[in-house]
Amino acid sequence: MKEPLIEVKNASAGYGDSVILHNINITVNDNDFIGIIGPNGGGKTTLLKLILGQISPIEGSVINHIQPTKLRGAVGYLPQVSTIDRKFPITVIDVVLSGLMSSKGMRNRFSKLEKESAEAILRKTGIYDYRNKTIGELSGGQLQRAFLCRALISNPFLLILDEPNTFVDNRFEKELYNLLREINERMAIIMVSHDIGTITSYVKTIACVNRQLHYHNSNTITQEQLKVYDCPIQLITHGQVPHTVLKTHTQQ
Ligand SMILES: Nc1ncnc2c1ncn2[C@@H]1O[C@H](COP(=O)(O)OP(=O)(O)OP(=O)(O)O)[C@@H](O)[C@H]1O
Repeated sequence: MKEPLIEVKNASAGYGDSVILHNINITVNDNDFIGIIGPNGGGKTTLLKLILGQISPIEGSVINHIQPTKLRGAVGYLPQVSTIDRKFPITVIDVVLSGLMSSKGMRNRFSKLEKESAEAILRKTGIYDYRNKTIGELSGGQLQRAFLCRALISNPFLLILDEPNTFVDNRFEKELYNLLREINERMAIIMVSHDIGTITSYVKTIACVNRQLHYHNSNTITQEQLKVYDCPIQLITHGQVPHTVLKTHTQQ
């Protein structure tokens, strides 16, 4: 039976006087792999912040049922790379280990086992050789991988990824999605992406966010559905793989 991890009920959310999201209802269950699509400024990141508890609902509720354990963190979060301060003087390995702090409080000592798991995950994502570099020395794709390792290190119950493929190259992108598919066997995943073509091949369900949330109970998106939800797309060809991209929505 599916266990609910997070329940968002009739929630509205925003910043100050500005209400961005209206009447949001979504339950995130264990083993879910939810893809979130929508136009720029539609409120995708705001929805993630609401689910993460970084902002409180103005109306309605967000109930977090996750009980972290010694072996598992609650939520791992990969923010948009553009929000990361690359001037912060921290090495890649320390970024990854900092992913253990939220579950165990601030600390600067980590066990041998924890360091070994950090190294193993850096190997898996192909950036082990950069472990002692500072984050300012990394490319966008390498930085994204370092923060992905940070999100994964606590073996969380829920992994939240905000556009994880913005800077990664084609080869790692495929590896990334295969990795996500593998880890989805033991944790739920919510992933924001503009790459609908790829997202539909990997996620189990799709949510479209444009100030409101439209939850498609499948991983296919048809032109009909997008019309109903005022979520128009344009089909383009990118290399040999057809991709779909969002055009700007009209406001609702
Ligand atoms: N910290 C903030 N304070 C005030 N307004 C904000 C803040 N963060 C986002 N907004 C506004 O909220 C709206 C939704 O932003 P959000 O980042 O959630 O959209 P998004 O769908 O993730 O967009 P994108 O695809 O461009 O990342 C935008 O109009 C944005 O300007």
